[in-house]
Amino acid sequence: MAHPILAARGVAKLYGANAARFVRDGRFSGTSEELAQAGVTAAVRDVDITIERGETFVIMGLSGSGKSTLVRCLAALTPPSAGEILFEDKDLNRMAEGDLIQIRRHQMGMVFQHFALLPHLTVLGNVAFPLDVQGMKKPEREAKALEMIKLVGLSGRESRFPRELSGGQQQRVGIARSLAVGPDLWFLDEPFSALDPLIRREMQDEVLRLQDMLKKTIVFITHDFDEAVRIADRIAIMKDGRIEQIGSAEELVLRPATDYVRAFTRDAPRAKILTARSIMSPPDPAADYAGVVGASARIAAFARKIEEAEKPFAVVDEGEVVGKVDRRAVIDVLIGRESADQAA
Ligand SMILES: Nc1ncnc2c1ncn2[C@@H]1O[C@H](COP(=O)(O)OP(=O)(O)OP(=O)(O)O)[C@@H](O)[C@H]1O
Repeated sequence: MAHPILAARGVAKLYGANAARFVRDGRFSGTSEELAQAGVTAAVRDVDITIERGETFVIMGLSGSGKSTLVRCLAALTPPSAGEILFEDKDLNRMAEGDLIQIRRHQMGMVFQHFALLPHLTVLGNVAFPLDVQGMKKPEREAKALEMIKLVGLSGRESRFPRELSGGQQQRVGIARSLAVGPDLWFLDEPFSALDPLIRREMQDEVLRLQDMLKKTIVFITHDFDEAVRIADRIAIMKDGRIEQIGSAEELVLRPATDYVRAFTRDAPRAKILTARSIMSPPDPAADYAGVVGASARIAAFARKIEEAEKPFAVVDEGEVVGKVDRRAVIDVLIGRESADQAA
């Protein structure tokens, strides 16, 4: 069986004057208000997740729900109060400090919203910086840094200083810097929230492109469901330090595990999330179809041609007709009308 690259088992992180006593007694239950009255903030609790190699795992939740704290625990920047973080099956908090530093320097990369480029270093200097920390020789680290600068589309700007770059370009430098060490695991904590929508979309494309090329495992925090839908394989939704549900965007929208997830995904862009398979009805052997769509095609990709056709389309999976979709089913999704199945 494949080994996950990263797993959290029963992870909790408590803050406050009485946190140590609550951790000792294993008291992680209670509402946030009850805990606050007892002088405890449960930033993260009862978290069990398994992140597979090569996947893009997105963490979502409202402000204060614990996303950053969880990612800091996963990246071994903050020790959890309880539970284990397993990196390639090894508990990060039980290993020798030197081993942990090696993993953080060589196998993990991080990009934060405030990515803190070093103002007195050029683009080249900033990107080469973590390699310098690793002890790499100058010609070697500059060659590597130039390669990363090219990768993020900043060739020609190597000798500029951060203040001479736009916000989007600075963010690209942050990305190049975090990729320079060739991390297996790449953590991005709301990396694009300070950027305007157009640049943000460009940067999302950039992450998708890099992911496709470099096959990193990505843990990505965002507030934005559209962003999550674009990049995620799976999404975890957090509330009050706990994970409410983990699933693909489609699973969360179609089968929300809690009222909270239902409310959280209510305004999600359904046409970009749901596939033909999720809205099809049984095939009709006698039907005269106007065309075919793939079972895993997103509705947004084929809505127009179905809307314009008089007859239904056949839904095909591996060459077989597995259902049909008609104009009505597509319009239901586009206008947010629940079908009988989904309302049930
Ligand atoms: N060092 C700390 N000391 C005390 N409380 C903390 C600390 N770090 C985080 N918290 C608390 O833990 C909770 C979760 O915070 P966290 O920053 O993880 O949330 P978040 O979901 O990332 O929020 P945001 O989206 O606003 O960044 C909050 O109530 C926060 O005030």
